[in-house]
Amino acid sequence: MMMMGEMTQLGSLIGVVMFIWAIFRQLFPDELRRNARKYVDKVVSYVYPYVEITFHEYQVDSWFERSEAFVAIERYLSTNSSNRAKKLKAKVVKDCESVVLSMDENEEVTDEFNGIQVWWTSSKKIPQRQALFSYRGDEENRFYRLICRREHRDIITKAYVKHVLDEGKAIAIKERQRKLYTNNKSENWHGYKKTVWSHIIFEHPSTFDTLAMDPKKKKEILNDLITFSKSKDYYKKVGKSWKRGYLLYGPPGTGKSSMIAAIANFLEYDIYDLELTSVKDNTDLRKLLIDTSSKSIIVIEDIDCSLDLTGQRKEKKKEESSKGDKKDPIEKKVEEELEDKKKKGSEVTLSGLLNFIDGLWSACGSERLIIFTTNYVEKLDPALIRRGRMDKRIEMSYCCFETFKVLAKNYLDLDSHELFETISRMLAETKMTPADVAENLMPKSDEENAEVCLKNLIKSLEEAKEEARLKAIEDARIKAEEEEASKKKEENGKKEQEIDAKLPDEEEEKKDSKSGDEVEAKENV
Ligand SMILES: Nc1ncnc2c1ncn2[C@@H]1O[C@H](COP(=O)(O)OP(=O)(O)OP(=O)(O)O)[C@@H](O)[C@H]1O
Ligand SMILES: [Mg+2]
Repeated sequence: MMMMGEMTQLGSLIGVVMFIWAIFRQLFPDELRRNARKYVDKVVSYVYPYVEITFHEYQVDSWFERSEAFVAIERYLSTNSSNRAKKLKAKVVKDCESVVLSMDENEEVTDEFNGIQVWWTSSKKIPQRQALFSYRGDEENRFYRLICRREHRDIITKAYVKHVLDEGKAIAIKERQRKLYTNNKSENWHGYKKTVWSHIIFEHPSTFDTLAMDPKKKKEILNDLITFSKSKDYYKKVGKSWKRGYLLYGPPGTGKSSMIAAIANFLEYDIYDLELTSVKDNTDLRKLLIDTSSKSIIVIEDIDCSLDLTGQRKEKKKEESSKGDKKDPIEKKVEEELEDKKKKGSEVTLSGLLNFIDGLWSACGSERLIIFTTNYVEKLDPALIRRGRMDKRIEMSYCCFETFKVLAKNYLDLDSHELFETISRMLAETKMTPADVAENLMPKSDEENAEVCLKNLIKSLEEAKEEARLKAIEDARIKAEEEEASKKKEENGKKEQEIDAKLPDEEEEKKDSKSGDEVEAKENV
């Protein structure tokens, strides 16, 4: 009963409100209200000596993407306003390691540019009607308002706003958590999320300080990276897109992946680790490229194993198959292709990959490194690694004494030791990867001091030397056997040729004698 009464009251209240609203609209039609507003604004603008610019958090045409300008201003004001604004908002970033402060709502701060003072206010607008469905957590539309005197309008709208956006973007890049992306399988792109890349926070500890390699080579790479990162205008001037290709090659465990992580940490770039075998075809490869951001490294590890992109391998396959059964070549090719497809599930071709690296689409986005790694540089198709595509080739090799010194410093905090001389001599004689050297230098228990670790390394080097000696003997034996076998084969081949060469004479003799008999027979007849 109670509820029924309330409902009737509410109904009559709504009726009254609707009635008043209808009368109000009749008295003040839209046109009139708009005109009145225009004149009021005009009068105000004559007497109001300021200009106001508003930057909304969300653009009208984008309901779930924050405006880049708003984010940049937020970052700029967070460093420039934190001393002056009294109410601040805190945001925790990088695993609770640091706190980013920004101006709270309804706060005002001042800033100065070329001796001109400006004011910033932060506010939010709460819409009167609540949306039924929203991508965002809340429906408040936050905005920053920049206020300056009317006579400074030009300089503020042009130079100052650009300065704020540039500075804010730079701060945001410094503060952002860098990401390590990997591509999702092409067939999973069409689900609810439709993302082509997945990511985690990139936190690899490798740096150029911990990377063991010849210091001269390291310096050269660092200089190359610094030059690249500062060459935006240069690339524009020479008409090249702002990207650079690196090829890292060398045996397993020589630090290729560590180098990539060190580069990413040095330049503060994101990494896109591209798994080519999960990419369906060249079109999907292009989609992945378009979806990468600037200031990033696109990595294709073990490019020689990723796909059948290596010219030599194909030749080898062809050779092998030509020795085999005598099938129709077209039939065989179709079979081969089907087999490849089954194995790899990918139709990315060499030309697709070349287009990915330096085709027209590769110019979208900028400031990007493309890095390939391989254990077998000689297997790669020359087209893939020619200069211009792979601008810099870096060989990561077995551990030399210079490399060892960096590892000894990092792992044992040693600059010199009496055992260094022995190690230097042994490293010159024996091939050992930095990964193996590092493993030996790592103390396995509290009792293992630096000297024990160095002795462990010497022992491993001796073992490796002995292993290499035995392997060399075994290799020589196999080689000798192979040579012997091929010699025998050659001799047999020669013999067969000689027999073949004799055969026609005998046959001819037979023929001759046959024809002689025939003549005799005819004569007799
Ligand atoms: N040059 C190096 N400097 C410092 N550490 C190294 C170096 N090379 C190897 N290591 C150590 O060995 C481990 C393996 O190295 P990494 O993964 O970088 O080798 P890789 O060349 O990428 O090998 P693969 O060809 O098998 O991918 C690293 O985690 C690192 O600890
Ligand atoms: Mg690797």
